[in-house]
Amino acid sequence: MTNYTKLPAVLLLADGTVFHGKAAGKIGTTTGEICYNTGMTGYQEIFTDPSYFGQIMVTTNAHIGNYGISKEETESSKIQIAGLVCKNYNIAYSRKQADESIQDYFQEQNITCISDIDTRQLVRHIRDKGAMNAIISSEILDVEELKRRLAAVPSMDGLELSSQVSTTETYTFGNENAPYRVAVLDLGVKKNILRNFSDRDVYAKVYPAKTSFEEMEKDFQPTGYFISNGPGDPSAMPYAVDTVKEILDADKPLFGICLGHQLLALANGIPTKKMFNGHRGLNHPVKNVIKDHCEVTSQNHGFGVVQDAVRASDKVEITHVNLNDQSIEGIRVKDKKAFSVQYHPESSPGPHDSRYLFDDFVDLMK
Ligand SMILES: NC(=O)CC[C@H](N)C(=O)O
Repeated sequence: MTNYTKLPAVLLLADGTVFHGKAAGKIGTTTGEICYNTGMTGYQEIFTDPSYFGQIMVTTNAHIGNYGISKEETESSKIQIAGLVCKNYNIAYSRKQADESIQDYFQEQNITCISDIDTRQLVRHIRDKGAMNAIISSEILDVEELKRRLAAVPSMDGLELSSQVSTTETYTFGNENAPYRVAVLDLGVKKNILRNFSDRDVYAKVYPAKTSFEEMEKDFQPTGYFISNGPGDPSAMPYAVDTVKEILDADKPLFGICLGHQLLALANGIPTKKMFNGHRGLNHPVKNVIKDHCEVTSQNHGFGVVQDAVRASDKVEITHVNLNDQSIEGIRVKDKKAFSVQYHPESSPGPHDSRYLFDDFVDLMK
């Protein structure tokens, strides 16, 4: 099936910068906010992470596709990124566990990509200029026409996307006789979060993004609540902030990851903001200020909680801080059984330093 034409393709950034490369994936046109991930492995986990919905991903590892695609290594049922920008797009692979090539995968799922881009130059450009929208095309090479199309793409700032990736039906995960029951508010949940729950004797029931606290409470009688990761701008999700407030008012155990962390902050009156450039990679150092230790963490976020507001809050305390830029990486709510982290303790792929947070959540439910 592999049909890798290497026809010419264009990448245009919203600031007018043009890169020329080769067509990969589906021949077509795609748009989204451009971002980069510095992880050296785990490209498939990145492609299928629902938090990346609506984003064009630049991979900084020079080789992508070289260990193939395995059906086991997905974080959701499909590719979630809007497009891929890479240097070497390797359609050949030799790993025994792989099921198909990267080209077959992107083609099957109709995702347009561009290869043979100087990703070091591109990433330096985005790093200096900040997050912006972009368009990739292997069917339209006229830059003026691409500019017109790109101008119509909405900004990520203010965009609600969780309802587009959340499950439409409830489903369960794990052993139904397990001692702990967690209601998962699915804003774009990664599968590895559910695996981490079931590994710890937690039975999870996953609910659509707009399910109310009352519905979950009646339907499942959960021991605790989990607010998931997900795409888009947390400040555009008042429905989820209300749900979090209700969980807090009822004093139920609550754990939030990434988008879930931002929503816990919002529910406590702490605003969020769009970052100049997000944190996306596998080696971000974070200090746990309670335990006084450092964790190497997996990250993927383009928004953050406003630091000064967290520091001034009398409702929450800081548990984790980023050692690169001092941004807030974790909070817990005073006098409640609720905590959250901005990074990804389920970390698929690794590192596994922060998995203890799932144990902490189980302890809170005991
Ligand atoms: N991984 C996530 O949950 C991302 C949260 C949010 N969409 C952000 O970009 O900051």
